[in-house]
Amino acid sequence: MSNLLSAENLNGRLLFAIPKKGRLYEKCLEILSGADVQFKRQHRLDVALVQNLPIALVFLPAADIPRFVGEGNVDLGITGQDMVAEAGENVSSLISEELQLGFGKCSLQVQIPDPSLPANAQKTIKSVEDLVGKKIATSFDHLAGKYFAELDAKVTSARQLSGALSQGETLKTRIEYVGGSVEAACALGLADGIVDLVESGETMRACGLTPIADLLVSQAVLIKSKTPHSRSDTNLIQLITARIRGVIAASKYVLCQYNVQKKDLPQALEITPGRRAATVSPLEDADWNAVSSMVLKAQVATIMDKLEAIGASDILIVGINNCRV
Ligand SMILES: Nc1ncnc2c1ncn2[C@@H]1O[C@H](COP(=O)(O)OP(=O)(O)OP(=O)(O)O)[C@@H](O)[C@H]1O
Ligand SMILES: O=P(O)(O)OC[C@H]1O[C@H](OP(=O)(O)OP(=O)(O)O)[C@H](O)[C@@H]1O
Repeated sequence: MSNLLSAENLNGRLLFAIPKKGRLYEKCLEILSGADVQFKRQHRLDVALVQNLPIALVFLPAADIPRFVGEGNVDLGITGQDMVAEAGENVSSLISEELQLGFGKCSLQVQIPDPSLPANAQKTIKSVEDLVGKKIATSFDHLAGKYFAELDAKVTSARQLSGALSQGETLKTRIEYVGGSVEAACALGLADGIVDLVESGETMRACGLTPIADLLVSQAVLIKSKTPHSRSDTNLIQLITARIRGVIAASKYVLCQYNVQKKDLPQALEITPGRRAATVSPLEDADWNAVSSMVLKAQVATIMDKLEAIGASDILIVGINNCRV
């Protein structure tokens, strides 16, 4: 079978959009591998036919995935919540968020040259209100436009009321679209402030910027079209969603196993209640139970401290390769 993009090859296949590059790409490949979605992506081809399932992966820019999913050109997709919001109400209302994937976590913030830095001592902008009527650079022109349009209206009416503006005068913040390296815009004199994504804050600090407002927080999500195409196989969508949910849960949880005296069991189960319930088994010693429970990886150290403090012993933490929960 040829792997070339043709209607014939895609016929009968579920179309699943994956970011073709960038911050989400590697994590998406890990998830597909964990979900046993087997494929080979040929050089220069943005479509890969899955070998063991009737699925075709379509590699697209993360920003385009909400529109393709919303309009039903593809059935499923992975992208950021920020991209769904940026695509606007007309698109986001056609999409349902199936799963939050726990990676690609970031915030969309308004940033300005940090006024506490000596280099910016002359700058008068300290708040978002100070940016009204000025210039903003961003790749998120829809969200930034919406945010500043509301702020423009608020500040205009406040200044009209105070007499700082006449009734006919209005303030309008200019939103300049830039495709990348937004953080350089203020230093280059292109803008007075920016709206950009922040994760660790390293890029922002390296550019002498500081945040003054949050527009949204985002993470990668699995999205589905609300109006499925006739090609869409609901059972296959459910199967893929369940597999990906299992891969995500396995990366977040570990199995905590320990022995505890029966008298201390109620306390122990408060510490490790499990996702549905902990598994409690009898031991040869009638005064003791063995407990097995899924716990969040991020809480393991605290949970072990607490179990030890109530007298639990033989506490083991076991990694989970994959799961269905
Ligand atoms: N610093 C970050 N940390 C975590 N997630 C991020 C970060 N930057 C972006 N993301 C997430 O990844 C998505 C894609 O961003 P990315 O910058 O990789 O896009 P791209 O434009 O497709 O790639 P590139 O920047 O390579 O052109 C964003 O919409 C956001 O959800
Ligand atoms: O807070 P940090 O951890 O430093 O991450 C934030 C940076 O990451 C993103 O850009 P990316 O590096 O993906 O490249 P881009 O500017 O080309 O979009 C974002 O636009 C910031 O520049």
